Amino acid sequence: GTPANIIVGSHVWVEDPTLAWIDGEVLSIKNNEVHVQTSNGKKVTTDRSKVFPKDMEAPPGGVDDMTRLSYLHEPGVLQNLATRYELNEIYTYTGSILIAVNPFQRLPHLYDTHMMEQYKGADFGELSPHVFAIADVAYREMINEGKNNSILVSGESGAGKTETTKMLMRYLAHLGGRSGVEGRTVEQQVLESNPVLEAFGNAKTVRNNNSSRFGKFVEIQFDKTGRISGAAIRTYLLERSRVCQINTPERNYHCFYFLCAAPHEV
Ligand SMILES: Nc1ncnc2c1ncn2[C@@H]1O[C@H](COP(=O)(O)OP(=O)(O)OP(=O)(O)O)[C@@H](O)[C@H]1O
Repeated sequence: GTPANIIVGSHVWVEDPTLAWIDGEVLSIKNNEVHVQTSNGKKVTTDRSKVFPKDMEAPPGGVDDMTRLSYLHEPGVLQNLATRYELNEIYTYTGSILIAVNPFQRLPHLYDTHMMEQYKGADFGELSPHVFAIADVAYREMINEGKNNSILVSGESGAGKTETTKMLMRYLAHLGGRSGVEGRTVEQQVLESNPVLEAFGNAKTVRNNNSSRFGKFVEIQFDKTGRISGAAIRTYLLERSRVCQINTPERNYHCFYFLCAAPHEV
């Protein structure tokens, strides 16, 4: 709806063709036309319904749960995510949902054993937003309620679903793993299945160098004590057309290049 609190002098967000949103100050309002002086020195005239109030009291580092934003509109949400991203904070909550912004760089400190130990059993929301916190809640609820639990990872191509899923699996393997078991454990085998599945089902696309061209349902089974007892991976809808038809600069499935690069004796 139309925000009622836009007056001359208000700090606002308006759409920008390149930046998506730009902040500015309202110079004048005539009927439904709002004139805005933007912070990058432009004057913009736009419809009142396309002007959104800017929270001037927002903390400089953003908020780690978006439900705490004064204004839950698109520019407010994006500004918060961008502010946090600048500080390498790639995770943000919206209530119990975790939003991950692809860092496009390795952040090993974020996923090491020390970090896993910190999230183990910590109350949700007590520590910074993290994919481990989501896995921890899912695991704990499963144990406490004795029921199956699911974690849905969604996003556009290249958003980071595959990487996020691997982190979830690593954390669950950490929680439910057995130490001192002879041979390779179930959780090791589950984690080791990733490179094989990716070889046959992932390919370079224009949007992602390691794009999963199939859907995946990973089931990890736990016994009553919370230890991993088994696992199943179901795959869906592999993009089969890619095997015989690819458009440059995209590539075929990784396995073909692995085969060509393999030494002769293999
Ligand atoms: N948490 C992360 N840390 C470091 N790099 C990441 C992370 N998430 C994503 N990336 C980088 O982004 C790339 C694309 O991510 P990913 O393959 O997970 O996307 P996706 O959502 O699964 O895409 P698709 O739908 O095409 O399979 C990864 O290969 C990796 O380089």
